[in-house]
Parts: sequence; structure tokens; C-alpha cells
Amino acid sequence: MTDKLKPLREQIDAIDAQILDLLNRRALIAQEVGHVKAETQAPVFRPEREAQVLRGVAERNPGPMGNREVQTIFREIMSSCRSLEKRVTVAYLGPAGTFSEQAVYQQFGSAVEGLPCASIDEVFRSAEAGTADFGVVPIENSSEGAVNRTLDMMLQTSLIISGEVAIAVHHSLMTKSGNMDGVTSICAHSQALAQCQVWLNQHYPHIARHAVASNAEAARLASEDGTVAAIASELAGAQYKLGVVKGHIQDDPHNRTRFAVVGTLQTAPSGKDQTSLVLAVPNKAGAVYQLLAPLAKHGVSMTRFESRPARMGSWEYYFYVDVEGHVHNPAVAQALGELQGNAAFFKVLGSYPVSL
Ligand SMILES: O=C(O)C(=O)C[C@]1(C(=O)O)C=C[C@@H](O)C=C1
Repeated sequence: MTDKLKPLREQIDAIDAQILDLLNRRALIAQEVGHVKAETQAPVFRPEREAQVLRGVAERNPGPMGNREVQTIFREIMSSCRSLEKRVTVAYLGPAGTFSEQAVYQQFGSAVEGLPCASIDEVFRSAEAGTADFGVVPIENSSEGAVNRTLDMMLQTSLIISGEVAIAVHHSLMTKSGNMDGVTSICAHSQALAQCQVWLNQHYPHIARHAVASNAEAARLASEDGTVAAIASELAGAQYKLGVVKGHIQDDPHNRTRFAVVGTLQTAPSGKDQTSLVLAVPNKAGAVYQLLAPLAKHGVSMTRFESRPARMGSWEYYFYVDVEGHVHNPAVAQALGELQGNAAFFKVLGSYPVSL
């Protein structure tokens, strides 16, 4: 070791000792919080508090560390403190290596028990039955739009949305060999095939495409068969020891997927929240316009409006609406009260912190 390096490393060692001490002091307090919560049967996972802590560290961060990096560290700190109170189990659309699994870690950190499920329906069932404390389900993609199965399930379920996570979705084309020699089919989830179709049409128009249950399943198939190429995350590719033929092949470089954290927890206001609802109106002229009028009247902004055909009953469409603010906010509460009066069907799916 050079003479210059030695004193610097000694400083780092001293700071690490302080960090370790502080981390454990924090963990002891979290354990106390856990005892208080156990006495009052209060929920352990508090998305509003975690969102406030993460926003707070970004606001106070003097640098040179970036906000994102600092938030990643604090998310992990809270995850391990939380796991001293209780290890939360979260169901997601498996297998391991999917973007859904990535969303679980992004929201809960790594001290969490992931429960991979075979379908979106099973994620809901696990959280409804209490096998999992929460479920994480994809709700919409920035290029492909709504995930219809999730929207349909939100209508039927007794669960509510307790939080949301948005992740950047980058797809890679991967094979066992790392090249396309002898490849006769490209496999991926139908959403991933759709998100890469322009690129695929340009580069491999003559190779057959097959939709499979998940991108991780495609990676598994490619790991067993040299004639198969998979489109998946590099994380999934690494799990199956695939070589990358080409990374970032999604047509939209800013491709993102939003996931909902579903459970029984009614999340308290965090200071920057949104509320999701489902509505329906009788099929008559001007009904939708009239339905939404209370939002404008009370100054509540609508951030999302999605329609979905109703397959039964007397209404034509269900409208999935997100508005800014929490249901405990008086303006939101008043607007929703009036909106409910205009609607033939009305369900609040939940109020939760806006994702980072
Ligand atoms: O403040 C709490 O309620 C805690 O349990 C502490 C803590 C944390 O580590 O900061 C841990 C888990 C909760 O989800 C929120 C925050």
C-alpha cells in the first residue's frame, strides 16, 4: 500500500465504525418501535413514513453522493430495520428474475420474503388469504398501456392499493452463446415482444416470435436450447447464464412500468400522495363530463384516466382514474363525495405516496 493511501483508508475505517454504530443504534430504536406496534397491533410496514424518510434524505443530501444512491442506501437501512420488527412477505408475478421481483426489492428493499406466483390472480389470492402481507402487480406500462388483468382484479378484490413503484424497463436480447447463430425463435412475454417490435422488425424480421408466460421463463428456455433467444432483463439473463446479443432493445428508451402494492393497509398521508378510483356512469350523453365535474370544482388534478369495457351489467365502461392527493385531504374528500353521487359505480382503490 502506498503511503498516501494508508491514512485515507484509516479515515474510512474510522467513519465506517461510526456508521456501524449509528446503524445499530437506529436498529435498536426500530426494535422498540416494533414492540410499540405489537402492543397496539399497528402495521409494521408504513409506506407513508418510508416515503417521507426517502424524500427527506434527498432534500437534505449535500452531495457528492447522488440522491438516487443515497435513497437506495436508506431504503436498505429501513428494510433491515423493518425486518427486525417483522419480515414482510410479498407475493409477485414470478418466477424469480422478473421485473415484478425487481419492483418488490425497489419498494421493500432486500430484507423481504418474496413469494413468486404463477399468475396475477394468484398474487391477489395470496394477499387476500394472508399467505403474503402484500402483493406487487404490474398496473401500466408507458408504451403498452394498462395491464388489463390487474385492472379487472382491482374491481373484484377486497384489497386496496397501499403503495406504488415505477421501474425503468430495459429489455435485452440474449442467448446461450451470446450470438444469434442457429437461432430460430425469439421468446418473451407478450408485453415485452410488443415493447420491442420495431427493433425486432428491423433486425430480425424473419425469426419467429413466441409469447411465453414471462421473460424469466423465456430466459430459462434459452438456457436449455441454443435455437432460442430470449428477451428479458439482464438480471434474468444472468440468472440463467445467458450472453447478451444486444441490450436496450425496447422501442421506447424511457420505457417504464408502474406496479401497485396491494394489501389491506390503508396508507396514511405522506404529503405527496395520489388516489386511485374506479367509476362507471349510465350510458347517456355528457355523463362522463358530468361525472368528473366535481374534480375541477374542488381543484383536484386528474393524473390518469383509463377506460375498460364492462363485460357484464348495464354499464358500458369502467373508468380507472387517478387523482392527486389523499382521501384524507378535505378537497379530495369533497370532490370524491360529489363524484360518488354522480356515479352508477364507485370504488376507491386506495390513497398512497406517489412513487419516487
Ligand atoms: O417509523 C416506523 O414506523 C418504523 O417502523 C421505522 C421504519 C424505519 O426503519 O424508519 C421501519 C419500517 C416502517 O415501514 C417505517 C419506518
